[in-house]
Amino acid sequence: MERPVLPRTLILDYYDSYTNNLLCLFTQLYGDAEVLQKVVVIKADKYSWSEFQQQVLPNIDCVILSPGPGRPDNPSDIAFGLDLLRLHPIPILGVCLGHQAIGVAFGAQIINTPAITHGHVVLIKPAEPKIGLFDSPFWQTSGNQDEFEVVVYNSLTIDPATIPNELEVTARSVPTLDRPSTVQGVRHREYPIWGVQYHPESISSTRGSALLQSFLSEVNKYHSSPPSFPPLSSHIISSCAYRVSAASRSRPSTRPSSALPTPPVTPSPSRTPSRIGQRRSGLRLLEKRLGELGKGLRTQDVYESLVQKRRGSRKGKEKATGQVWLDGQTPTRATTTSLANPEFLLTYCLASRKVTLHRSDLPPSHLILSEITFWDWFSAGSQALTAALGESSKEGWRGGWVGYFGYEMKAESLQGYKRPPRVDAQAAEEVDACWGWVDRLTERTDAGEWIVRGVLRHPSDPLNSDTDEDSEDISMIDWLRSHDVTFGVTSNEWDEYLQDVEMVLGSVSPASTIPATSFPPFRPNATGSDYRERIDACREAIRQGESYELTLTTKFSASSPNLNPYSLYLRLRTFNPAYYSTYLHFPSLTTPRGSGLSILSSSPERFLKIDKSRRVEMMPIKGTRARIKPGQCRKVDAQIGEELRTDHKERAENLMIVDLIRSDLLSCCTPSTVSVPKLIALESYGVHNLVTTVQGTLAENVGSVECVRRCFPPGSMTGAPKLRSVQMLDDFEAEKRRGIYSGCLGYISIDGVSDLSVVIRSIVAEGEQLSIGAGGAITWLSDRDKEWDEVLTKVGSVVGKLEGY
Ligand SMILES: C=C(O[C@@H]1C=C(C(=O)O)C=C[C@H]1O)C(=O)O
Ligand SMILES: NC(=O)CC[C@H](N)C(=O)O
Repeated sequence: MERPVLPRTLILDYYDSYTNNLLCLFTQLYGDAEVLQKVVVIKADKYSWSEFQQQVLPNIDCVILSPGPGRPDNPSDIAFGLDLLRLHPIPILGVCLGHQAIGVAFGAQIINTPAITHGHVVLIKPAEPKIGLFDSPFWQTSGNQDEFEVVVYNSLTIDPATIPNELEVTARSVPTLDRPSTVQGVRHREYPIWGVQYHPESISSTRGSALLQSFLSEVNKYHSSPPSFPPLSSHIISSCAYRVSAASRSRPSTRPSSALPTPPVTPSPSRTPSRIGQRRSGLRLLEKRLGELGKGLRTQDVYESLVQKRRGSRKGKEKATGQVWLDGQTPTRATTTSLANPEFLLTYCLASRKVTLHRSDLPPSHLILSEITFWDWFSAGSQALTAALGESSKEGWRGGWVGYFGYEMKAESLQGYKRPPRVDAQAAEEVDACWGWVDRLTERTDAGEWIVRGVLRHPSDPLNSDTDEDSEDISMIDWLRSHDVTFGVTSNEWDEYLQDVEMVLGSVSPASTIPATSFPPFRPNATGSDYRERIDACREAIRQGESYELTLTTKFSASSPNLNPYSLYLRLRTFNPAYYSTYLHFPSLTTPRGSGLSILSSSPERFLKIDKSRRVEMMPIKGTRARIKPGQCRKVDAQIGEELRTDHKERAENLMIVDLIRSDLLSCCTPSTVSVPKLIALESYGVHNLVTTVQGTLAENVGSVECVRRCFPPGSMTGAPKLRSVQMLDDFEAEKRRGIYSGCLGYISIDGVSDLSVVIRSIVAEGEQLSIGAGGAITWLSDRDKEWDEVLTKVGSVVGKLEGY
């Protein structure tokens, strides 16, 4: 059967975290280029009702009302959705919240469903005889079984007793022992309006594209089946939340494109440098493999001789702005280690909007960003650096940025986020993001070989300005150059560094004398009973339909006079070795809690990796169980892992985040490339975890920092829907800030290749103060005591068992 001709489709997004996944249903049927021309996702508050009627309605052929948090009878949740349904000027498909809105628009009541369910697979049966979208040739050919599996995410439902005559129920769920049958589909008897309560776009739903085809064929009929529909006009495309262009097969590099085939990318002024294509290449990647030299040495000893003593620095400057040890370690996945001293640091404070340049030999310099976000400023600057590179990307960290975005950077990454008013003076001293520039580093491969890497500068400094003409803020490149900052080493500096590394590797012999110190006692900042009460508040919000899952967190603290964070890291790296084990030490930074900032991380979770062919991979973790320590029976440990893997509640928690991450990736990747190669796999390191792999290919018009921004903060640390959950957690959590915990950390290579972890299982040292955050996903099925135990398990996996809490 021929698929319907693709009409101009507007998906109205109620700030749900799954809305973009509807695009995947389209790309199962149509090519990316056509989908990107004819289908848009627009935030529900982008237009007023009258603007929508005048500017948008005459230029589209149908609307899909997305899922979303809250209730359809609450005007602030549903915007002009009810007006649109009552006017029904074109065909409308409602999904979940959109489906419930159909009920409300025609007089039904919304009540709590007797089967509050999020992220579970449910069996659906269409009404007999089939009606609405289930009575379509497309539906019939999509499967010969009547019943089909879908995923549901809802606390609310249309009250079946109040469904008016003009609506008709088209499908119900098949009842089970613990879930009575519920309404899963409606249609209007006369108007072109259909709704489904379930989520056809979920990764684990079946027959989603058949449902879409049935709807699109109704849209075709409604418009008298034209031979084709025109593309969307550019003013509608440009009002899209996030625009992506189709991937080009011919340019497998991470370099941003100069030609933007589609209009604006970001909601705020677009920051894609306009003159990238004209730049002369001025930076080059250097590499020297050292073969057998130093192969038998311990990384720790090399770190101490090379990084702590800051060998190979320009003109022998003694004090470094920082020390970096990307110390990936796991027995099962190959990892590399990188050692470096950043040349300078850029930090950002959200409350004061202040960027600070820190160098070892000069006082700090400041810049206040007035109209541009730090993300946009940093993204444009980083793209200009990538553009100055005269070669294609290579795997791994080749120099460029290393550092973190703290969780609070969400205020500038999440569209629609409302900042809580900050009154405390402390906020103006926070370091919400910190990125160090590295143009020479030493890497150790998985096989033990040492490689020296660098970024070479052309003597004529070919870096053009990355200034956006519309912005009043000075660009990153211009500002840094006005402070005499240079990017890349000269060939003399490279030779000096190389000699130094070779000297260190040729002469390190005595083993480190720095002892690994044991962890000081950590105490919870709030009591277990306090945390349990907060769990109740989360569950109540879920009951009300405000969220499907909330990642609630808390903090544990310790203080240690004369703390040597490095000794503590030596203990951590053997106690809880992890894929993203990292030590970042910035002695010159001061936060409100102390002087000197160090991050001691043993995170197992990948936030986002971008490889040289612009493939993005995210690996969210949800589902955690303690392991049985060695010495005890191994079979028991394996059994616990298997129990976790098959646990319905844990699988649902994971699935919810997988659907969220898919939607995040669809905001920056070519839609048809987003896939889930591995769904809910067990990984057992310090604890047992369920891990999913989600991948996609970055769209041509999206750079690496912009990709990170669109996916930030990591969905596994927020819950879903992301925006509403984050806003509620701001109120629910005892701590005012999560800080570095819950953010992301790692490298963004000069060529765009990146690898960032989610900052969990990490100790942050500020002066003498140590803190570690921990939490877990709260769902409707959460048990207070088990959730608190899970928090203690997570902290215990980092600093040893906590007794008495
Ligand atoms: C919140 C934390 O972890 C997150 C929550 C997990 C869970 O609920 O199982 C697992 C990994 C993280 O994404 C933490 O470790 O503090
Ligand atoms: N997924 C959704 O759209 C949920 C709709 C509504 N907030 C509910 O919980 O029922």
